[in-house]
Amino acid sequence: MSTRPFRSIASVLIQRTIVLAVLCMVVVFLVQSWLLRSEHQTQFEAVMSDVANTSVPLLAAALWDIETQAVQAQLQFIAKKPAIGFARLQAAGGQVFEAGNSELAQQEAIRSITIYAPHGTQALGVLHLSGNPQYLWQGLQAEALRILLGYSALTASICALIAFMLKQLLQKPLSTVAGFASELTPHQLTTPLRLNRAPQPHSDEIDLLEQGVVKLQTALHEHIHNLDDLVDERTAQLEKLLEEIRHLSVTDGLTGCYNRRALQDKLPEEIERAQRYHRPLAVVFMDIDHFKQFNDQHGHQLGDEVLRSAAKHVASTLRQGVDWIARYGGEEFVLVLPETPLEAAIAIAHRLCDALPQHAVPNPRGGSVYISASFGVTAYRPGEDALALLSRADTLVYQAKSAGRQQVVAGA
Ligand SMILES: Nc1nc2c(ncn2[C@@H]2O[C@H](COP(=O)(O)OP(=O)(O)OP(=O)(O)O)[C@@H](O)[C@H]2O)c(=O)[nH]1
Repeated sequence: MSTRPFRSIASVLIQRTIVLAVLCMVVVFLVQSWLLRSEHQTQFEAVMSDVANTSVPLLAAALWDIETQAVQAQLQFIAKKPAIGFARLQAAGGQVFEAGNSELAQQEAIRSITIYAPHGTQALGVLHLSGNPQYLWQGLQAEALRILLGYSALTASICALIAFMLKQLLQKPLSTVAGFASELTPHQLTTPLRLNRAPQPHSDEIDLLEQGVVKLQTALHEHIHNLDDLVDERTAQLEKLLEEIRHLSVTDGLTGCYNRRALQDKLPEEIERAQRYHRPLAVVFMDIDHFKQFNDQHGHQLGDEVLRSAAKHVASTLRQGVDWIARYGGEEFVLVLPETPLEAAIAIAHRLCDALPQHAVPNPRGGSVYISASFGVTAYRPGEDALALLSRADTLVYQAKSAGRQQVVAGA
């Protein structure tokens, strides 16, 4: 995220438009003022020409006739012209006539006109005219103010119009898109972007932006949807693998029975249940007889097959979902019989002891092979742990081995 302060494009554009408009206004005003000044100058020149053409002949006549009142009156007429501030007539005879604003008497004349005798070349005097500074300045000021006000009003109206249009056309839709995009979350991807713009005959960049946002939303939504599916698929695969791993971690790879680790986990649970509900629990330790000899005679491969087949056979004779079997080690198996009193377990062991030697395992080299097993049977004693229970069963099976094998030895 940018840490720079936010400024909307529309407001920057409005601001720059105003600055430009004001600059243009100042330039136009200066040009106009300069033109105005030239115009006033021309007007002033016209006044001077007018004086020279109309008043000077009258002054010449008055001077020639030595009519001082007429000279003075004519001078006052000249000085009353708005462009002229002060008029002085220096007669050849030494007489001086003055009219107008006496404060301007010291000013240098802007125009001096020699007055000649009517129909002659004799100089009767010199007329000095001083301009009225107020005339030029005030005229300029009033005109300039009028122009300034006019341009200001025009500039302000144009700026207001541009600002309104920029706000409507740019700021509103852009800030809606920006706000929408900044608050967009994966859960809102299906929420459509609404700009609520007035219908227009042409599409523009904002329309393209709107379409782009909608396209992006759709693509993101699809992508997330696909990702969800992918995650679900991968999760299912992982769960399946986990289940397989869990199964493998408690299962013996060769026989499919529980392994020793599972026995160590599950037997204490069975003991706890038996203890809590005061139910019987029996354990049968089964050890295949002379298995080393069998391996030596038939080979390990057939030995494996015999182990697999014997375990499957034994498991098939047990109550499904209640009794279970674990491979304790090489050719040793432990049968766990919940809800089974010692007598019933002994009967089961006898049944297996008799059945196993009848269980034919096909020999790939021809015919079948047979095995027998010895059994140690015992029942759970309240308060004892799994180790004590197993160790008693192990001792009993050892006794069965010592007593000649293929038999059942039981003990409470
Ligand atoms: N084929 C095969 N043999 C195994 C496996 N696990 C252990 N054995 C063999 O089982 C034999 C067990 O031998 P012993 O402990 O002497 O027992 P036994 O030969 O059965 O003699 P008794 O138990 O006294 O009757 C060994 O030779 C092991 O190699 C297995 O997974 N497959």
